[in-house]
Order: sequence, then structure tokens, then C-alpha cells
Amino acid sequence: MSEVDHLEAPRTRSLKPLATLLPYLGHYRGMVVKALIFLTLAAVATLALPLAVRRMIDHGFSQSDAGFINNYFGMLIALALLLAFASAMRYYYVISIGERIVADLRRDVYSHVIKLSPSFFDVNQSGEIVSRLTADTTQVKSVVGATASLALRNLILCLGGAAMMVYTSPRLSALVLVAIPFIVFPLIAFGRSVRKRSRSAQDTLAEASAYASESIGAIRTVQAFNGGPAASGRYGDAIEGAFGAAQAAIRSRSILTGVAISMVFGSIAGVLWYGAHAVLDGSMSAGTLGQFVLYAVVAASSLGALSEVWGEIAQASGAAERLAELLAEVPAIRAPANPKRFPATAAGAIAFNDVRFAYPSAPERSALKGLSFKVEPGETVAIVGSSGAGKSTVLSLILRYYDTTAGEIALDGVSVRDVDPAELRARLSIVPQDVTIFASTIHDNIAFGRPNASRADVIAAAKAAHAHDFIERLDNGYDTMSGERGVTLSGGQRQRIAIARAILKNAPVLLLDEATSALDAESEKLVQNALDGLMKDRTTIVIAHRLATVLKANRILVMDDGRVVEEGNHQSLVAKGGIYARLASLQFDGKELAELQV
Ligand SMILES: Nc1ncnc2c1ncn2[C@@H]1O[C@H](COP(=O)(O)OP(=O)(O)OP(=O)(O)O)[C@@H](O)[C@H]1O
Repeated sequence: MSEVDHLEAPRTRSLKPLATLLPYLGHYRGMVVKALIFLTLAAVATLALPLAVRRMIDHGFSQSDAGFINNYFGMLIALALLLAFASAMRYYYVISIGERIVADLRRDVYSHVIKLSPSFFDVNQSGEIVSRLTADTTQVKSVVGATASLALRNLILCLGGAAMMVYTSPRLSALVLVAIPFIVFPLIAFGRSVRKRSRSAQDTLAEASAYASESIGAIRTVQAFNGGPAASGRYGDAIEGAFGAAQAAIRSRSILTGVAISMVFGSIAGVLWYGAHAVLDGSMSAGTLGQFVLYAVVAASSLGALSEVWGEIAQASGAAERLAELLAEVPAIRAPANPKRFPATAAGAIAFNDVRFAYPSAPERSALKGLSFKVEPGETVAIVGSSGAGKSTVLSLILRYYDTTAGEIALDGVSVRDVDPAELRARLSIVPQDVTIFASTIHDNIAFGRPNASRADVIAAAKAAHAHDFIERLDNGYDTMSGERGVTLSGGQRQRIAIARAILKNAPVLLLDEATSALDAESEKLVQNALDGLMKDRTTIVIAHRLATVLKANRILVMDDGRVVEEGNHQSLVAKGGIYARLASLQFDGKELAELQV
């Protein structure tokens, strides 16, 4: 599947997707074998119990032999102890395997998802992906753990019970055989409807979860627009929808259970009635009838249990399919088979050569339409242009979040497509407009691009970013936890953390998306000073929103509709009276501009 495809609800109804889990089980062969041994042992012990019961009825009671009774009771207790031990061990191994596998699966799915390119996240909601990571893996866990063992145990009991029924009394078994179609047919019919309804309940719930995670993530916007009641209403409707779907599944399932039990036990009563007559006319011993009935109960109740777990297994199969889909996503951006290397000493020269590009999620609309420009090593180039001109796209393509549709982008003379993306990104630092602060310490946030950096390096970077003073004033200094999204930090502080992060990474090329949000004069000055330090001796491409930035740039590229339409410095471009002059007069402080033009 290509990465731009939207993930869809699973279509298959088979249990095949569960095969995805086999390689995981394979890693724990020893545990699986032990689980199977104890499972079989427990089932065999259960099946042996009726044999002892029959002996007791036929011989024990009739001969009134106390020693005989003692023997059989001793056997019975030994069997019960074996059953208890085997069941305990089975539980231990089976549940451990379930937990182990789901841990592996979660780790693999997360490691895979984190490698997928931005184009995948353009079309798939992050809430839905997280729901797969948690809800779907949990469902798989319940199956690999409890449910699979329950199914297997009941299968053994059902088959073993049936075999022992035939062994005990072929005549009565033939009667049961006649009843089987009446039992199996409704099971199959209802089983299907249960599966269909459960899947729709699951899908509805996934949608509701995605909505909840989106609105909780944007809680400020929701509250600012008094969107709470509307959001609650929408979520409530979604949950009611999920409840309705679950209710339908429950209804089918309870009908299934009721029908199965009444068919099974109805048949048993019929057979018992026939058997009782056989005992009366002397053609069968009471013990044999008792043994047969016990086996019939074992076989029938395990069949009933099988019908119940079937629904769960089918649900987990759907979950496994969704996870398999996610694991099958191929990252759109990968390292070539034989990646080229950049020159050992990084100069930081960037060249766009007739680059054309349309976002994979909107292939019919070109974002860049033949863009060419060069940035020399150490140069600072400001990009300006109206909203939607393609400025952020330029940065995204240098970072190779996406591949160009046509044309080439080169760093230090090597096409970005020909190198390992990790090596490319090691040479680039980005300070984005919307800074991400992870729920971690300030130290870890600064060291995000260099996790092994020493405290001294982190402090040096923070000082250069003019962030040290405010960090020192926090309760725990560099060890202060920033909130889930760094909510405790102000906009200017967050930006300085991002600048410190970039300084610590010390890459030869700096990509800067200037924040449009108005910082107060003091913050702005601090951020600007921090940036000046960062831009020194580095190739810098900056999406400029401030007059100070364009004045400092060696060159200004003016973009419009995916192309460079003007190029020069501030004075020459203002003098030209074109797009830049118009943009500048709107965007930058009019008074300052007027002074400059004098
Ligand atoms: N992830 C995306 N998927 C699809 N289209 C996109 C995506 N990001 C941007 N675009 C489109 O590409 C075009 C260029 O967008 P870009 O973000 O590069 O503009 P910009 O000049 O940075 O604008 P702004 O100054 O408003 O940030 C726009 O038409 C935009 O709608």
C-alpha cells in the first residue's frame, strides 16, 4: 500500500489477519509449547473425570466396598489436583504470552509509524492512529491471552468429549448426531450478524475517539469559541452511535447464546430421556449413562463457550488487520539502495533547480511551479511572499518531508533524493513557527536533537539562545518538567528553547520559519538576539515576517504562486515598486519603512 492511501476500516471477515501475529508467537516458542502442554493436560484431566464417576456408580455404590470407594476418591482428588495445577500453569503462560506479544506489537507499530513520512499524516488522523496503537493492540492481547486459550481448551474438550461420547455409547451418540445440524445452523447464522455488528460498533467508536482527541488537543480554541456544548453534543452523538451499534451487537449475541444453550440442552434432555429408558430395560448400565451425560455436558458446554469466544476472536482479527495495515505502510521517503554521501566538510550550499511540486494529498494543485534559486554557503536568504505562495513548502522540501514532482534540490552539490534522509537532516536545523515542547524536562527538550549532550553543552546552548536566565528562574531549573505541550512557557520562551535546540544541534544549514505571533518588545529583542547568534556563520533560509530580518538578509526572494518573482535587497526591491514593495508596506511597520526609503 502506498503511504498516501487513507487507512480504512477492515474489510475481511476471515481470521487470516491473525496470522500477522504468528511471527511474534514464534519468538516465544518455548512459552507457547509449555502453554500448549498445560492446556492439553488440563483438558485431558477434565475428560478423565467422568471415567472415574462411572466406575464409582457401577462398582463403588453397588458393592458397598469402602476400600474401592477410597481408591476412586483418591484418584478423583489426584485428577482434580492435576487439573488445578495444569490450569494454573496454563493461565500463567497464556496470559504472559499475551502481554509479551502485545508489548512487542505496540513497540513495532509505534517504531514503524514514527518513520512514516508527513504525507501519511496529511491524510490520516493522528487520533485514529493512536487508537490503533492502544485499543486494537489491547483487543489483540485479550485474544492472544485469554480468548485463544479458552477457544483451544474448549475445542479440545469439545472434540475429546465427542470422541468419548462415541466410545461410551455409539447408540446415544448417533442420536446426538441428528441434533447437531439444529445446533450448528443458528450458531453460524447468528455468528455472522454478531461479527458484522461488532465491527460497526468498533468503527463508530474509533471515529468518536478521533474526535475526542482532536478537540481535547485544541481545548483552548474550543473554549475560546464557547464550543464546549457543541463539542460535547457531537461527541455525545458519536458515543450514542457507538452505543447503538454495540447494543445491536449485544442483542445478536444474547440471542446467539440463548439459542445455542436451548438447542444444546434440549438435545441433551432428549438423549437422556432415551438413555433412561435404556437403563430401565437393562440394555445400558447406570454408570455408562452417567458417563455419557457428563461427556455430553462437557462437549456441549465447550461448544457453547466456543460460540461465545468466536465473536471475540473475529473482533481481534479485525484489530489485527488494522495493525497489519499500519505495519504494511511503506514510508514514502526512504534512503536509496546505495545512498551517496555528502562531502565530508559541510559547506551548506543549497540549489533549487526548476522544482515542481504538488502535495500528494492534493495532486491536482501545484504548490511550486518551476522554482529555481541558489543559496551560497554562509549566506542568509529571506523568503517573503503572500500567504499560500509556497514558502513553507520550500522548507518542507529541503527537509525532504516530501519528494519533488519534477526538478532537483541539492545540498552541497548532492541531490537530496540520493542521500539517506537521516544524513540530510543531520545537516539541517529548523526553528519552526509553531514550536513543539515535549512533556519532558527543559534539559531534554533542548537536547532533543542530541540526546547525549552534557549539561554543560545544554547550558551553553541555552545561554546563546538567551534562555538561560529564565530557565534558572524556574522551580527546578533545567530539570523542570514542561507541561504536556509546554503550556507553562510563554511564546517567546518556547521560541528560545527551540533556538537553543537548534544551537545545540549545530547543523551547517538553518531553516527558520519566523513566528508571526507578536511577541512583546522585550521577548522579540531576546529572540532576535538569539537568532543573530544562531545565524552567524551558517547558511540560513528564513521565512521572514519582520523588517529586521529582511534588512539583515544578504538577499530577499519574493515568492508568488509557487515561483520566485523578485529578488534583491530591501532597498532595491522597494525601489522597484513591485510585489515586495506592496507586501512590505502592508506587513512591516510603515513608519520604519518610510524612514528607510528616505
Ligand atoms: N500538507 C499539505 N497538503 C496539501 N496542500 C498543502 C499542504 N501544505 C500546504 N499546502 C498548499 O500548498 C500551497 C503552498 O502552501 P505553503 O504552506 O507553502 O504556503 P506559505 O507561503 O508558507 O503560506 P503561509 O505564509 O500562509 O504559511 C498552498 O496552496 C497550500 O494550500
